[in-house]
Amino acid sequence: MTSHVRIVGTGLIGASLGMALTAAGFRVSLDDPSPTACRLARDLGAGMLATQLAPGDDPQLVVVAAPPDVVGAVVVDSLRRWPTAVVTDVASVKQTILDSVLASGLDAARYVGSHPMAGRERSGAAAARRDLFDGRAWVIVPHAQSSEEAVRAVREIAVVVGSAVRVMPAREHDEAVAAVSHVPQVAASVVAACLRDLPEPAVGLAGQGLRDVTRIAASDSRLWTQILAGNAAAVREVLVNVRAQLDEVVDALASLSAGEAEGALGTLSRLLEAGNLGQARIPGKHGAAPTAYAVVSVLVPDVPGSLARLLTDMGDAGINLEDMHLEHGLGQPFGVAYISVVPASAEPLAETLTGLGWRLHD
Ligand SMILES: NC(=O)c1ccc[n+]([C@@H]2O[C@H](COP(=O)([O-])OP(=O)(O)OC[C@H]3O[C@@H](n4cnc5c(N)ncnc54)[C@H](O)[C@@H]3O)[C@@H](O)[C@H]2O)c1
Ligand SMILES: O=C(O)C(=O)C[C@]1(C(=O)O)C=C[C@@H](O)C=C1
Repeated sequence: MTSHVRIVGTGLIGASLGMALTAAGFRVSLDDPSPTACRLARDLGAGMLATQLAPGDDPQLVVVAAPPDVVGAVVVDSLRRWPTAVVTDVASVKQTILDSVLASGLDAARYVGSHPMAGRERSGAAAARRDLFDGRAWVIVPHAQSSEEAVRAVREIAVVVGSAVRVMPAREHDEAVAAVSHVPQVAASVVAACLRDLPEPAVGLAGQGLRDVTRIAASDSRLWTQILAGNAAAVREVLVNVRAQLDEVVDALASLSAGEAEGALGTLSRLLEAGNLGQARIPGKHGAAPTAYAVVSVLVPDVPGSLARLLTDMGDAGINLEDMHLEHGLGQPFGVAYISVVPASAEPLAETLTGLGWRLHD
């Protein structure tokens, strides 16, 4: 059993992990070249400062949560510095890090890569969340030389923070995340970039669709430049496919606008239906089969405490919230809360809320 975990890099992911492990009873020590980042993580409950440990108080497990372009070097340095510890990292691309470890000539048995499929569009410890990893996939990336003990130590922390473990070789992982994480980031950024020069009245019409598609366009450009560069070949391959499909849409729209429409509607419809099929494959919580939740839409007055009151009313009625998003009315004194619940709870929830004076939105 691991008891002392060292986290190297105390930004969003490092601090979130420190908070979750500390809450689960692990001793967590924190290290970061930025003393402010380290102290902030400490203040948020992510662990204690490594600088305050007694000499010889060494970790059994080191988790490197630094920016992708330095992770290989920091992992190698950690293997050297703690000659008996298991070392892992949480970087978004795995093959380049494994290559650095193998090229170092050090004991690669103690290294196993990993990647929590959880994050946010914000960076730094201030954005950290203790429950960030809860219900998310956590990929463990063993290699030919990694020891069972190393894999077990990483699995232990992934499970403790509530993640569903997936095991995958580095190359396969990198190809998978190109499609499920890296290209979605490019797509969001491209769509959002098109808004940059849009006149204000047009941007002002933005609704939930645009917000859903562009949330991650707010991500840290330095982090994502490194991720895309580190997985260039795999991301390019997926994007070539995206480009071919976009070209089909562009051609179909061109023939529709020129009045030569034969086949064009079929092209558009096939693409949209293929999107339905792909979207329906996205797994639910803990990697379970996608769950079709029922959505109850509630008008929420734009006054302090309204949303809290709504959630309290739901809790009092014993109905579990699966997901929620809030849409702000354009210049309206209310917003709409879209509340996802398991289908069997939708009717009781609607009745309870109506009985308590809430107005439902069709
Ligand atoms: N952001 C996400 O959504 C997400 C999700 C999963 C995994 N990851 C991976 O987690 C890692 C950290 O990402 P983040 O979002 O927490 O970034 P972040 O910018 O929030 O934090 C990175 C931290 O690393 C520190 N750092 C910089 N150079 C360092 C070095 N040489 N040694 C040690 N620490 C150093 C920085 O001071 C900073 O505190 C990345 O490798 C990223 O690929 C990110
Ligand atoms: O939710 C988000 O904000 C994320 O982008 C998280 C996300 C992802 O694509 O799912 C982003 C990069 C990481 O390597 C892992 C997780």
